[in-house]
Amino acid sequence: MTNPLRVLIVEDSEDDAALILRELRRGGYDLSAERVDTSEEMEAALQNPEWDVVITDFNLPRFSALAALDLIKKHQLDLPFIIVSGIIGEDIAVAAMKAGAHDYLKKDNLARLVPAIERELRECAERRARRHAELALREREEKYRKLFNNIYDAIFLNALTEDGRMGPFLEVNDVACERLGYSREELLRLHPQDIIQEDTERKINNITKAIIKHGHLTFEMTLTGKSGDVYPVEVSAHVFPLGDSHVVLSIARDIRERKRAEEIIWHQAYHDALTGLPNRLLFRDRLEQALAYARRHEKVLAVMFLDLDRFKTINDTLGHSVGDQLLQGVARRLTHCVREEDTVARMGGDEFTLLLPEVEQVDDVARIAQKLIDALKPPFYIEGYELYSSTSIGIAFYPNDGEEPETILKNADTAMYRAKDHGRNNYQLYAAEMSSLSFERLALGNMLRKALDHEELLVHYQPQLDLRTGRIFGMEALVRWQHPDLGLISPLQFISLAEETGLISPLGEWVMRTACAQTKAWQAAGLAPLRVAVNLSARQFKHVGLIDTVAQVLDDTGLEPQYLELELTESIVAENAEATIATLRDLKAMGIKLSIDDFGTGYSSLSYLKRFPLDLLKIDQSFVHHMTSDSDDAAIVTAVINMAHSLKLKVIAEGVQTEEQLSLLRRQDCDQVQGNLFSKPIAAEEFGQLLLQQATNERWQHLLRTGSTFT
Ligand SMILES: Nc1nc2c(ncn2[C@@H]2O[C@H](COP(=O)(O)O[C@H]3[C@@H](O)[C@H](n4cnc5c(=O)[nH]c(N)nc54)O[C@@H]3COP(=O)(O)O)[C@@H](O)[C@H]2O)c(=O)[nH]1
Repeated sequence: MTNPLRVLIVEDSEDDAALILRELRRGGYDLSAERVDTSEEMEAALQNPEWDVVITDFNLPRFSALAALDLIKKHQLDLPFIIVSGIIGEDIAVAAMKAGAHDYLKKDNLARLVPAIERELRECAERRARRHAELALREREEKYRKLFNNIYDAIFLNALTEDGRMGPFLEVNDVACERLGYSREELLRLHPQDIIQEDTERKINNITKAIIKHGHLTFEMTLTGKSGDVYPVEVSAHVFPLGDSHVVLSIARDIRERKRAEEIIWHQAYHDALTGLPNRLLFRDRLEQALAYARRHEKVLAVMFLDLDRFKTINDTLGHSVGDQLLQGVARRLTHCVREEDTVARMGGDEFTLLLPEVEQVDDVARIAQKLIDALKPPFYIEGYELYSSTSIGIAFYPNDGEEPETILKNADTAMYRAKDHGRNNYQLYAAEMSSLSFERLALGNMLRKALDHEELLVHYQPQLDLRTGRIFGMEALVRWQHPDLGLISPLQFISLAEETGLISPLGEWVMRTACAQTKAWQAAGLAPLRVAVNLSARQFKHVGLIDTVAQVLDDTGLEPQYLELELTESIVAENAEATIATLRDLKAMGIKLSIDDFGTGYSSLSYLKRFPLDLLKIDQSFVHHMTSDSDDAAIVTAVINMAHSLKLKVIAEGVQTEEQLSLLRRQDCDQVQGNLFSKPIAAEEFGQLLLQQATNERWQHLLRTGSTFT
């Protein structure tokens, strides 16, 4: 097997050249060779660059090995270059090797020629392969660099620190430098947090954690350039290993255009095209946000509903163009009357709304309403007309007039119609009593609303005793408010407020439910069945869902109706309306006991009582307190007891505090008693203990039997 070898021999002696070729053939090469001995001939030979090896004499008459080497370099050829010379000094040979020759041999020792050529061919092939690889790598690098720098997006490469934090920039592309206005060197000296607008270390750490967790992450952020310009970007970040550590590659796409387009679309969707004011959708959104804030921070907010008076006449008689300009003028004046944090919106047509997200005083809102009315007083000059406009304003408050956006808006709208009815060009509050309700009461109302949700309310129980048997036959359920800061608040302080704010219905239902569930629990624990008396306020009584609520509570708690007594105020029965009687009959038909509380203080008269399906009269404690010292009060107590008995009603005396009161009541044939003489209202647990002890409570037994204590 012979190997082809193309040899360029630089030699003036034909014989020496032949010797060399013979040696090579002997070494197994299939030769194609050319001999040159001048620079010109070599230059011509090198036009064909297919040589495998150059074998050269050192000194030729008109040429030399070093000159041949220069030509090889000039042509940028990497060829094994072997000097075969007669006499060559060591120093010359070293100089030739330094100049680029690969080996040198003596002509009289050609045995080394073939191994030298084989070695040099191998090394040359390796050199060429390496060069190719390096070239290919450089080309690839160049290609990627071009890509890296010419891509439309900014690219950042960051090191990840060992504890998983974003390290400094390792690499940035030209686009990143251009966009941010930094040179590459400047940017490489910065840390990501220097160019992120929303920078907080925590935020960057959180993003980094998410990138590490998922391997990649796409998110939006805003970058800040050297000049302070900001631009929003959508970043697509990937983490990957590089060398011994990990790096994050972030591609940040400029989304300024998209954001601008989004803003325009958003503005169009949420603003009224004619006036530029927020439209119904945006108003609703802001109202929801303001409500959430008010709920969280126990604040009061106000909504105004404005309708221009007689706008239609202007529109119909002077045309839409004038009408439109008037609406624009009105919008401008309204906007000037309020603060930046308030929202003026156009709901459509000639209707505007106003949101005052944080109200300090009811009076403040009234003042703003008057300011709006006054702002519209000066004439508008439109297309040569002098036009006068006015508005009717309805005002509703959170939480008093509703907790949901629809309710508040609806109530503000209702109040606006009331303003129209009052002759236009004025404002009206939805709840008339609001105008007299102090801000402190409003705030307390708000706290009470939360108290219901936060389980700050409690029910205490005060025993009611049968004067004949001496036993506890029932108890009155009395609500308490355990405020986290203010301590135990008396119902005297919050029941009327609950009535004014409409909270009495949910509060009353809660008390009824709790009391019925507790009574049932005592029954289930094996105690003798007791009747629980629950107070029903006038407003609660008028609530349309009362019957359903009571039925539902009994159903849910499992308490039989005869164990529930509802204590009604005199004001309820005094109304004597057909609806009242119907409700009482429905309750009675369910099997519930009905009593009149605080009897004697109000308007009750015998004729009313006859018409109502009642079971019990509760003599007001003011008479009981004074019956031993005031003969009039004693006479009233006697009259009430006699009258009740003649109507087949039982009588309970409340507020019994002394033994004298007790013995007088006994003498007057009172049926039942309740008061601090026996027990103050107490918590359910304590009341449970009291029930267990009643058989052994000799003091009570004695008291009830004899009307006096032990001596
Ligand atoms: N609609 C609802 N009204 C309720 C509810 N819970 C209570 N109330 C009404 O609040 C008023 C004040 O009640 P409270 O402070 O609980 O006072 C009751 C008793 O503690 C008190 N009492 C009873 N015995 C004595 C006594 O011997 N001396 C004395 N000084 N006070 C005594 O009387 C109140 C009982 O009131 P009444 O209902 O009239 O029997 C009060 O008007 C409650 O009705 C509720 O859940 N809903």
